[in-house]
This record gives sequence, structure tokens and C-alpha cells, in this order.
Amino acid sequence: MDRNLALNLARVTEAASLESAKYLGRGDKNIADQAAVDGMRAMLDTLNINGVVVIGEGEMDEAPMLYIGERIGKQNENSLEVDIAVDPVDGTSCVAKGLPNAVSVVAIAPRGHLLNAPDMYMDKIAVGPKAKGAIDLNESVKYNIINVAKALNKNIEDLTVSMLDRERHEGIIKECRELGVRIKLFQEGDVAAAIATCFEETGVDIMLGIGGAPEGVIAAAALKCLGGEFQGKLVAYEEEEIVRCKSMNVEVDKVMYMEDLVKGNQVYFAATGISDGELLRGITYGSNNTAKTHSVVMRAETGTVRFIESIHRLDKKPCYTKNE
Ligand SMILES: O=P(O)(O)OC[C@H]1O[C@](O)(COP(=O)(O)O)[C@@H](O)[C@@H]1O
Repeated sequence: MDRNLALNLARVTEAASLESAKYLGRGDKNIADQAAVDGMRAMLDTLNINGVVVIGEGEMDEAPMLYIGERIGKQNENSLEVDIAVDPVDGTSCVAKGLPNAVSVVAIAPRGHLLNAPDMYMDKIAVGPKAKGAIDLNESVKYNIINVAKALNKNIEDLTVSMLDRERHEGIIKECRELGVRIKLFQEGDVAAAIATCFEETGVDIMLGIGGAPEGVIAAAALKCLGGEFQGKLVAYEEEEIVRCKSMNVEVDKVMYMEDLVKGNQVYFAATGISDGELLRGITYGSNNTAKTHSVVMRAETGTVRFIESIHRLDKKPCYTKNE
């Protein structure tokens, strides 16, 4: 893999974020998402890759989203053969409502190295480097909390567990409350929430619960770069999801570890903030047609994490959005 590809990935999430941020607070999540897709696809197409979207925005019939199986990149003879996991906007309703925590995210790895699975739900657990090896999604919430507390040398009541604020999490919220652990619920965006476990200053020790599978694979890529640990289990709510999993040769209800989700160390991750979040600031607009983006780019092989602040001259940039 070409290490400059990692830096170029920042351009990809910057383009998606800049397009989507135009629709902040406008109340239409589909337009905000489509704009990000257009920006992301246009920028991915400038890269010297022969890319395949292995997990992302949905199935072929849901095009023009970045659908599973879509080929992207320059597709030259000498282009790098890569898998791509995309979420042009993680937190589309946050963009629509003008709320914090929306990011654009992407992960790339050599062909066959990222999980190829349908756009469905995934049960997840994520921890930072100090708790690596202390989790097991096959075990109970209680087991994981006690083990992580031990690994971090913390009292259980000083441990913070974060999860999406969803009815389906009532059971684990109850279990956490009974154990006396601190709980941090969030509305959207479990990629950033999983990454937060790797940054001590966020105060989050574990992220748990069911969210999107694409977000799971992308979070696993980020946590591989950061030295954390992520495990996930596909959860099917519809019969057709089981059928689709069979056709893609992936098992439902089976715990997948880091190597199942993201193979090897040749993995790159990038994110750009759309609205303000714990990890990244959102886009801010300045005078003279300028906008500032905040991104993070990581490479698992070296573990380098780069925070990039960029100033864009909007009057000199192409507009990728087809919405207008
Ligand atoms: O909102 P649901 O259906 O519970 O799904 C959870 C998923 O939705 C999100 O909160 C937002 O995802 P999108 O913005 O891509 O739709 C993800 O971070 C999370 O994995």
C-alpha cells in the first residue's frame, strides 16, 4: 500500500463533509447524505485505486448511494487493489437537525482485508489499548465490565460505558446500572464513540451495543490503528438479511474479532468532522469564501495518528453535489 494514500483519504472525507455541511440544520437527512456521497465518490475516483466498496451505504438497487460492490477509483492497470468501507455521514440526522457529532468516515485496506457484509445491524464492543484482551462479546456485559475495570485498575463505579440511546439497549442499560457503572448515552454516531475509548481525555472506557455494521467495520479499522480492540456480531432482524449474509458467505450471530473485521496492518482510516464532536471539530466558515475542516488520518502499520486542520477556498473548489 502507498502510505500517501492515507493522506489522500483526508481529502475524501473533507470533500464529503464540505458537501454535507451545506445542509446543516435544513431538516433533510437524505439530501445531506447524498451530498456527502457525491463528494466522497468524486474524490475517491481521483485516487489511483481499483477499489470495491465492501460494506457501506446499502445494496446496488439503492444507488446512487455508495453501494456494496460498487467499483471506485481510477481503475488503471497499475491501480492498487483495495477494499473500501464507507460512511459518508455517520450521524445524518445530526446534520439534518444541526446537532453535534456528525462525521464523515472511510477505511481502506488491501483487497479481501475488510469484512464484506450487508448493511445491517451489528452488536459491538470497543475498548482502548489498555483494555485490549480484556473483552469477549461471547460473555455477559457484567463479565466484560469487571474484566475491563481490572485491566484499567479502576473501580467499577469509576468506569464509563457509552452506548447509543435506543430502546433495544434497555436490557444492557439495566445491567450496567445494577453494576453501578457510569453510563453515557449518545444519540447518533458510534464510530466516533468507539474511537473515544482510545483517548483517555474523553473519559469513556467501553462502548457497547447494537449499531450499523458498516460503522462497526470502520470503527474496527480505526481501533486497529489506535491499538484498541473491537469485536462485532452481525444481528439479523429480517429473514432477507440472513439470506443476504449466506450469499456473501458471512455468519450471523457469530463473534468476529479484529482479524475477521480488518485483516492485517495495511489499513488506513480517515474522518472529518461535519458538526462539532469529542474527537473532531465540525466545519466552520470564515470570510472570503473559506471553510475550515478538522480531520484525523491513521495508519495501522506505523500507528501514526495525524490531526489535520485545513482551510479551503470554496470559490476555488469544484462542487460535487448533484442535489442543486
Ligand atoms: O439509528 P439506528 O437504526 O439505531 O442505527 C444506529 C446507527 O446509526 C448511526 O447512529 C448513524 O448512522 P447514519 O447517519 O449513517 O444513518 C450510526 O452511528 C449507528 O451505527
